[in-house]
Amino acid sequence: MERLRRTMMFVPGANPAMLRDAVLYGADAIMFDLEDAVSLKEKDTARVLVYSALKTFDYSSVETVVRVNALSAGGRQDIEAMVLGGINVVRLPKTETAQDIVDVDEVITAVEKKYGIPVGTTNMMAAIESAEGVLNAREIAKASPRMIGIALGAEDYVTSQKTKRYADGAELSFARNYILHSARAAGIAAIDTVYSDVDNEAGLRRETELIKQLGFDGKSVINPRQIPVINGIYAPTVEEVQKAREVMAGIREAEAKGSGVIAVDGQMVDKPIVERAERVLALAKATNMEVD
Ligand SMILES: CC(C)(COP(=O)(O)OP(=O)(O)OC[C@H]1O[C@@H](n2cnc3c(N)ncnc32)[C@H](O)[C@@H]1OP(=O)(O)O)[C@@H](O)C(=O)NCCC(=O)NCCSC(=O)C[C@@](O)(CC(=O)O)C(=O)O
Ligand SMILES: [Mg+2]
Repeated sequence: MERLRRTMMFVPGANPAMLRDAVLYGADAIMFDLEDAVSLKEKDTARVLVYSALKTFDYSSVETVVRVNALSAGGRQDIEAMVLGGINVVRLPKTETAQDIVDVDEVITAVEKKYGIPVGTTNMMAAIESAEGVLNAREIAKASPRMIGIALGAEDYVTSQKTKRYADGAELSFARNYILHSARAAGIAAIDTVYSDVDNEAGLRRETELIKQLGFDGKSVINPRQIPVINGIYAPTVEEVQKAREVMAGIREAEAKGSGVIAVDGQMVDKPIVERAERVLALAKATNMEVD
């Protein structure tokens, strides 16, 4: 089973209390932010704070991600400190082209070599937040072997599209679908955008149901209260687990009889349905549900 990335929580890099407690809330990934959640005058402080958090606190139960600044705006220093701190993933915001990824990859490689870290240890992901970025998503997703995912950054995206976010998400439909297809074609994760209205749980639920239906791996998150809602929606239901077990039992029986296709509860079961059942059981196991 691939790594779970249902919830990636942004943690503002200049906030020591949030850096300390971030691991307690059950997010699959913690995303330290050195970019837009940090004011210009706090950029250096945030870099030092996140570096010392990485060296001090035990984040071993989660994937650590850092959103760095553009290379032209302190990103080189960000990358050096974070790679030295042992970050798992560097997230480049506002990615426009595959060349942006190649450039960051080269900086990471130089830092890994400088400190004797095996080249390739540090993964990368890209946030796509503009029309140019969306249209280049396919090349961005394949631009480096370090790439583990691409994400939509909807607040910047809708602004650049001269619109705003609406409850039904129609304004994000093309970007979501294109980013998702680009990620799947490259064999990497697709991460949906933040839901900014932190007190609107019903709205978060609606949006998460939609992006799960489309096929996204999960969402970026800005507040701990959003984590159980999203993780819960991604957890398979007891009925789905039961059905998956029936499918697996049925296919084992069919294989024993030399047949590849069977019916379970009157529904045809063949290879893609078996694959989906395997994924449901793996997801259930990964979320500590009883599957046996
Ligand atoms: C929203 C709010 C102010 C609400 O505050 P509230 O005070 O009402 O929160 P409460 O619920 O009361 O907090 C209860 C307890 O949790 C603690 N706690 C809260 N949030 C925590 C957290 N994130 N990490 C750890 N701890 C946390 C808090 O310290 C308290 O701890 P304690 O006092 O001990 O009980 C707060 O959450 C917050 O600042 N969020 C982060 C915002 C942020 O990062 N924005 C940038 C990323 S988006 C972006 O840039 C757009 C994008 O680029 C996105 C893309 O690219 O995807 C695009 O274009 O779309
Ligand atoms: Mg943004």
